[in-house]
Amino acid sequence: MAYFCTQIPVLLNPGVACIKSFHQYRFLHIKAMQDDKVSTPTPSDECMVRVPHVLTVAGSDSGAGAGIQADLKACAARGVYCSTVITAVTAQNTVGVQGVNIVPEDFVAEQLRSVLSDMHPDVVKTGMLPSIGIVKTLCQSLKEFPVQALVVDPVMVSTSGHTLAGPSILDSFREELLPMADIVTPNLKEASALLGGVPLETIADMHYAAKAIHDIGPRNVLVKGGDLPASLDAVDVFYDGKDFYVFQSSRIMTPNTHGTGCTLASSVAAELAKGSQMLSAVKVAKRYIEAALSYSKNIAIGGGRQGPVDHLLKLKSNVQRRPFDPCDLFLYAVTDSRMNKRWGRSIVDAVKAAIEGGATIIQLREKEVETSDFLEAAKACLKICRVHGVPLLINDRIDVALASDADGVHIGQSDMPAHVARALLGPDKIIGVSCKTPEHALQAWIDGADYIGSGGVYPTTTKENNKTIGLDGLKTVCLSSKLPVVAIGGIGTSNAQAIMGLGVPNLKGVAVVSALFDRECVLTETRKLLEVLKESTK
Ligand SMILES: Cc1ncc(COP(=O)(O)OP(=O)(O)O)c(N)n1
Ligand SMILES: Cc1nc(C(=O)O)sc1CCOP(=O)(O)O
Ligand SMILES: [Mg+2]
Repeated sequence: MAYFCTQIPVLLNPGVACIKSFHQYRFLHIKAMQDDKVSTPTPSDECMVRVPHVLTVAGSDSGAGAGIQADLKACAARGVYCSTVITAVTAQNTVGVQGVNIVPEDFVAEQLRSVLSDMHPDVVKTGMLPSIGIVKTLCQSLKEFPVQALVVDPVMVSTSGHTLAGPSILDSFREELLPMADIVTPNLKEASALLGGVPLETIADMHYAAKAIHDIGPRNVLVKGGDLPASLDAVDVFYDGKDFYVFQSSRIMTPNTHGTGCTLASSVAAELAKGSQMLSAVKVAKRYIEAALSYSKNIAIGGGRQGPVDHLLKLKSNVQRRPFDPCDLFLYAVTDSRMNKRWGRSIVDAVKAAIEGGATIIQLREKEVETSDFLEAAKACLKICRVHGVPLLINDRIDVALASDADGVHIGQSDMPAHVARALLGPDKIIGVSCKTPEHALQAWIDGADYIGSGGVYPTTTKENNKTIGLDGLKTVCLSSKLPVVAIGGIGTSNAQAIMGLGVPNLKGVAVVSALFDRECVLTETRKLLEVLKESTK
């Protein structure tokens, strides 16, 4: 039996009108199984889980900062599925709106029917509704296919000043759409327009507006004060019909604010779709938009005055990072806090010297430092590594790698499993795995590692109780490995040539701790090793 949860109410309890959330679905699913009302699902049936779903009914922004595109990105960032009904197509960029083409009303109706009748979104969020007919069509569709919540962002004027829904729409907003809304999120200009043009200039005015708009019919109102004059702080006023809540935070200084309204409303919708109460949905959405604004600082997209926010909080990290190249493994410097302490140098100074000497990748292997010190050191080292284009990996500590935004991690057989590390770090970060056998190497490949470290090639005192696999063991692992390999364990200028001379193409370099860092001058030792390695590849 197919076990799609949109069918659950019918299968389990014909009286239940809709399943409100994934958690309720799981509860009903388990309960029904206990009650023996449904047959035990097969493993593939069990995988069918309902995901929170927002439908956005809005206009397309070709510049992709606002509108449908912002809604899709905000929902994706918040882990919620987003379907789309397009009401208008705008020609738009960071300068302004160059053109608007309204989608015919009956085709908006057709899109609504397609999505609502089949996909049963939890929440509908509206943006640009450019004609009275489209507003009426939407209200009609929502009566036919009710959803858990309706979030109305009453888009009227673009941030560049272009009218996106004229004053003629206001009556249908007031009479039909707002009374159906669970929350409406006007900015000051939109709140003023909804209230017949009253001037709104102070926080007291925002309280008045929130109450007056609430009287029109929506269950909750969020008046956004981004445009408040003479106010340094960003202040929003939320009213739930009983209490007022003022959200006040310092203004984030960025020119890239295009799409903040759409993004905030869709993230409120996303939180509601996950099952949040309204107030906590607004709180979480505000935290998210603050992060998106903060990440957008210094981003250059387009030549206009106002670029898009960084919806996925990722744009800058990809500019700074280059993809992993197996040749990076050539001279792999692995730090050691005890050795640095012994020689009276900081981690940062050790890394600087290794890079200056020619290290091609750095691993911070700091077994004894406090987490906060490790994080600070990682951030400081990352700055230096980025300047020199040298990847920085963190030994063992996925948390420190994530918090510092390092380029990746190196993990061993008794650390976090590589497939879990991959799931936590995402597809871009570099993951190296220690492998002593062909079986380890195969598993590292399956788990999504980028390279393997293989050793101990020679005995070492740096790592306790480490098994030595010798040159033969290294060669066996290299020949079986689908991934590039770096050799480790007891390696220095005296034996690096023998390793590189093995002549296996996927052996890309040597990883070294004591021969670089348990010495007086890291710079000199790194230079010497680099010369040996270069010589061995001639
Ligand atoms: C490049 C490289 N190879 C192997 C190791 C060893 O990792 P692991 O087995 O997890 O041992 P610890 O370094 O954590 O003691 C490595 N660090 N780097
Ligand atoms: C950290 C580490 N891992 C090893 C392994 O065999 O996986 S050997 C090792 C220590 C390497 O230090 P040195 O260069 O001072 O011998
Ligand atoms: Mg480890």
